[in-house]
Amino acid sequence: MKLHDTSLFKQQAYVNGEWVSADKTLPVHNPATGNVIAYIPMLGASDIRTAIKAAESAFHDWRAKTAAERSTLLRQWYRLILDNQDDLATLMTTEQGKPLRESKAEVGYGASFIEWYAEEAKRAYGDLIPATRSSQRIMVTREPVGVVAAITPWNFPNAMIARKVAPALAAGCTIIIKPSELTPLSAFAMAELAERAGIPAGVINIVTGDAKEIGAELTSSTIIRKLSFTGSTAVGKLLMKQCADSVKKVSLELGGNAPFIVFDDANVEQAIQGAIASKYRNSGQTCVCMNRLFVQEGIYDEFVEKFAEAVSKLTVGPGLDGDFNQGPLINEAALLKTKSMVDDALAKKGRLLTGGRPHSLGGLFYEPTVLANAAMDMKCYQEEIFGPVAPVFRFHHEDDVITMANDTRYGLAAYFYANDLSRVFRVTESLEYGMVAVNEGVLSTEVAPFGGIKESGIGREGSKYGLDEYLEMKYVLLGGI
Ligand SMILES: NC(=O)c1ccc[n+]([C@@H]2O[C@H](COP(=O)([O-])OP(=O)(O)OC[C@H]3O[C@@H](n4cnc5c(N)ncnc54)[C@H](O)[C@@H]3O)[C@@H](O)[C@H]2O)c1
Ligand SMILES: O=C[C@H](O)CS(=O)(=O)O
Repeated sequence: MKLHDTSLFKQQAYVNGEWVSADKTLPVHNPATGNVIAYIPMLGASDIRTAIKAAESAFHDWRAKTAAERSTLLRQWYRLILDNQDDLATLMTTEQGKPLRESKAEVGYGASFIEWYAEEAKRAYGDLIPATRSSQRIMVTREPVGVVAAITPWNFPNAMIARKVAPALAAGCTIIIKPSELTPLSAFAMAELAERAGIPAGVINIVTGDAKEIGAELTSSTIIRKLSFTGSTAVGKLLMKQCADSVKKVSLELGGNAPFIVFDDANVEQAIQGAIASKYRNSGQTCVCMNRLFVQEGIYDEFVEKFAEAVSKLTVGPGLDGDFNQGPLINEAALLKTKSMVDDALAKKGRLLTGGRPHSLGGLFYEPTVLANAAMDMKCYQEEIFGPVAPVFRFHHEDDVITMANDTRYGLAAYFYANDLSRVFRVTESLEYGMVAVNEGVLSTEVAPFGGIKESGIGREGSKYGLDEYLEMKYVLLGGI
């Protein structure tokens, strides 16, 4: 791995400002080559409790800093991340596989949350409320929740951490992060830069090891007052149950099943570009990517032909070896799931327009795929594909497609292309999703509230709302005045 600053390549956990090893280790693989690139520590339950204690000890002084002091440290961290953007991107592509261009973009996206909450730290406003008695005064103050646990996924190994750590620290909380065991190197490098920025020991802690064992420690600890989880709906439900015994606040960013609807009055070329941007980013391994493409009858044939033609031109290769459009899938399980989705659709009369098989590069590479004549009885209609496969469904009437779009337990992101203003308002208001993009294929930004409804999650990340997830409200009544 070619880094300008090799000290950013860490193979140790980060607890209370110290880099920590363990007798037992876990290998980390490069999905483009299958090679082992690192070994990370398998911390035990006692190590996790040490990290929790470290975060608890650091909380008192961290919350006592002024918002401006916390803001200054966050901004310094932001600057160091951007100064080391290339190395952070190399680490990410090596452990996760996405093209280097996407990794650089993700580092910038993650940093944008740190910059945003460096500012929001100063806006944790309270209230003065007119009392019902002249002898009383009523205040509402906002206080940090306390020690936070964060568990994050492999698909965006930098941004999903930044999206939690930034508001948590801005609010005055301290945090223990368990990154995915598949992509821990980005987290370690972020911690190294946080330390260089002057963020005190114990404020940020990174732990690695057996996910189930660490999760049990984090969710059962009464010191930890909040869990922020990003990952699959199944694991999110499990962790939410585990948090119930100690009534922790939870933020859950879970799975998706995004509809992408193209109406007759859409700009077809724009819709094609938006569909490609939405579907094939990170090889389709994205929670908000298009999962079901619905095209209205009047433009269906034209759309699928042009869309498949454009998809067939997408390039596939190792993210560090060239500016490819798509890298490998994360692991063998992801490859098998993608294959099963395609096989199921073809067995149910789906029509293959391009791709539909593992790439000639072998390994974990899979061809960008388009399937026409997709139907509601296919797996890809109800399940999150999480691979580079676009099933195209045909629809006739607006009401029909709204029914199909909402026919899912998920409610994260939805997209549609249309130009009729009345339709834009009708459809926006009818879609049961936390986020709706109109005539755009990518909606993620630090300034807007990111999150879902139904089984896609609880709470929001980013925007002014994201800070609330790490604050408690205190009502103060002053009498005898
Ligand atoms: N809504 C969002 O913002 C968002 C963002 C990224 C990914 N996701 C979702 O995440 C999923 C893909 O990520 P993934 O494969 O890493 O998900 P995952 O749920 O398998 O793992 C997520 C994290 O949870 C940990 N984990 C797994 N089992 C655990 C357990 N029993 N106890 C404690 N921790 C446990 C993993 O080690 C990892 O760190 C997809 O469903 C995707 O939609 C959602
Ligand atoms: O996979 C889920 C991420 O939240 C995607 S994004 O980077 O926020 O668009």
